[in-house]
Amino acid sequence: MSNVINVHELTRRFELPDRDVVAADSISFHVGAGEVFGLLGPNGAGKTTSMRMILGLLKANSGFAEIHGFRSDDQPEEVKRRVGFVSSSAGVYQWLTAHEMLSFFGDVYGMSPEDCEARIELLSELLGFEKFLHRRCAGLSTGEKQRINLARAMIHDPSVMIFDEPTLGLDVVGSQVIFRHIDLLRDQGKAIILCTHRLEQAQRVCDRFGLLHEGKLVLGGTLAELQQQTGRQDLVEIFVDIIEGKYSSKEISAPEESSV
Ligand SMILES: Nc1ncnc2c1ncn2[C@@H]1O[C@H](COP(=O)(O)OP(=O)(O)OP(=O)(O)O)[C@@H](O)[C@H]1O
Repeated sequence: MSNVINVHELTRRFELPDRDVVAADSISFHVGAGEVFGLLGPNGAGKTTSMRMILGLLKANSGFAEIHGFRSDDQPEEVKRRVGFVSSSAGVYQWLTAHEMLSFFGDVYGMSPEDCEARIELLSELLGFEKFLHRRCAGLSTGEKQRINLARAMIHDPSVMIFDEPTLGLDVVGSQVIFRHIDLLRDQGKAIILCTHRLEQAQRVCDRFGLLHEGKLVLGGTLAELQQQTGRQDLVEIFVDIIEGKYSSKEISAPEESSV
């Protein structure tokens, strides 16, 4: 499988008045087309910092990330064109309807009005928001807004999707909509990074994992590989071990054709 996302020794330090924090410490991994990579870790592990660097929103101290061969530090516009980013903190435009907001973003990505309209129709059907397509976003529930956010991130049909806590604040049904959609995107051949604290869903939906702790990737691989490495059955148990400091840092090895 050829790699769509390549992250190579990505490092970022923050200088605080009393100390330095290494939020990402030489992080390396890859994600191929049709693969969901779970970048998981406890609070403060460095997930958001890593994703911001991959998206070209934050400069690395060293190392780099590439999307389809475009480096996010050198060619952030090429990267943004190919990536859809969904986070729990992204807001909707309260004064616009969902349709107006999606049309606006389609225009930003240079889509023709006809293509954009067809895409909105498809996405509203897929994500089940036809009913509130013409309602102002201000009046929508958290779950309804998140469906619109997901559609916004996908309006330009990017080949890479990055999800940062996409189900925060959503109920079981709302979360299922998002996770089912991640399954669908994988089937369409997208390369996907998922950061979430919902470990059971992550365990079900992700093909491979990178487990972060204090800025370092301490474990990596498929669930079967993680089980073999740790002797634990599920991610919750592995997480508890990580938080208790059981594992030292280890870089995820380069891809092999036979691996996942
Ligand atoms: N702008 C910043 N200035 C200083 N320190 C920062 C900054 N951004 C992140 N950090 C620190 O870097 C570390 C990693 O933070 P990051 O937000 O990447 O973690 P996370 O894994 O996304 O956590 P969470 O699951 O809580 O969202 C934390 O110690 C955090 O306090």
